[in-house]
Amino acid sequence: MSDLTKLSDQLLKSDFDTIPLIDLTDAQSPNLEKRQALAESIRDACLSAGFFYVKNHGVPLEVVNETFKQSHSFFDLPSEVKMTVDINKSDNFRGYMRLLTSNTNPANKGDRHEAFNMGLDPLVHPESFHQDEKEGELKHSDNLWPIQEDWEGAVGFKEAALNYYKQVLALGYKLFPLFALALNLPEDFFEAKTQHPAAIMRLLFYPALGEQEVDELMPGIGAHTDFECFTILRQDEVSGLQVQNRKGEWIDAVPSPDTFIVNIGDQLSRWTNDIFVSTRHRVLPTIAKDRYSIPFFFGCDHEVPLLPPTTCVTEDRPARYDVMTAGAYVHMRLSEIYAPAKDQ
Ligand SMILES: O=C(O)CCC(=O)C(=O)O
Ligand SMILES: [Fe+2]
Repeated sequence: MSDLTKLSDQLLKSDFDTIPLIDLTDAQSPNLEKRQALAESIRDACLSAGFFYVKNHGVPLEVVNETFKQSHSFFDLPSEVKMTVDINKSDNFRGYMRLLTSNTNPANKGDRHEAFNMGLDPLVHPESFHQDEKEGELKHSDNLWPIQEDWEGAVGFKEAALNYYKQVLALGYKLFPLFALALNLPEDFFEAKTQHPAAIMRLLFYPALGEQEVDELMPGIGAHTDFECFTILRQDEVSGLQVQNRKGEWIDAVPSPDTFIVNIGDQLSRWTNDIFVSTRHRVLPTIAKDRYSIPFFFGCDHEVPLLPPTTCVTEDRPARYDVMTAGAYVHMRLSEIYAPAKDQ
């Protein structure tokens, strides 16, 4: 068994200038050696770039295409229809966000995208809605769905978004055992900790600038790290996403057909005592073509303490963070980012 802390120090010294592509065919193979080999390639990616593409992930292409189609239709709607599900009508960060209402990097003026946020839906996971929730922690709540009277496409939109959510949630559940193996932990390490996952999905729309001048302080999305355990991102065919390596260079995460990008978020980085790295990334403003993407942020259950496993803490690498629950941690981070939106 490899010593993770040593391997981590070693890989951190070497930099990355490409984002690896990992084939998930063996993710649920009955052969442990195959799962182990796959977990090792995931481990190297998580210790180095913190980002990787996945292919043969099991999410049907039709589901992805339909969701992008619905996303186009939603963002094409007149503003007053989108505002029927405005984020200010939710006490839990759900719903529509206008252009520039989020500001991922406080050094900027705002992010040049519109968004629709949703989480675990009571229709799909009714059992998650009877959990005890504490003040100042993240909670599950209803999503904000447009209604038929305001938009005749409302039903199709909701159906597609829920279907996509279900499929990508299943992909996330396929990844957790591999992350556990990668951390020299039992494969079911995360199982009991992801029964009511704080999984937030966002439909994002980056309108093309066209003739307008680029304002550096209004990027598509400012440089940031994600804050759940990991993100499963689908982008359309328009480039714009960039990932920063340790030299500070921005590497293009070019769209690649029928792949998702998986990247480590701060929750998992913190939980693994910085063995897994959450890497800064950003989206440039798009000039000629509109861009659409769908990040899906997968965290663990709100009440789980982010206590680093023994494989990630040694005498030379003592625990680096105070232990807090996943829910308290994500709530703290979300409040920082979305506070500007709630004020307008
Ligand atoms: O749109 C993208 O490609 C990336 C979005 C992103 O980084 C985020 O929402 O955290
Ligand atoms: Fe991100």
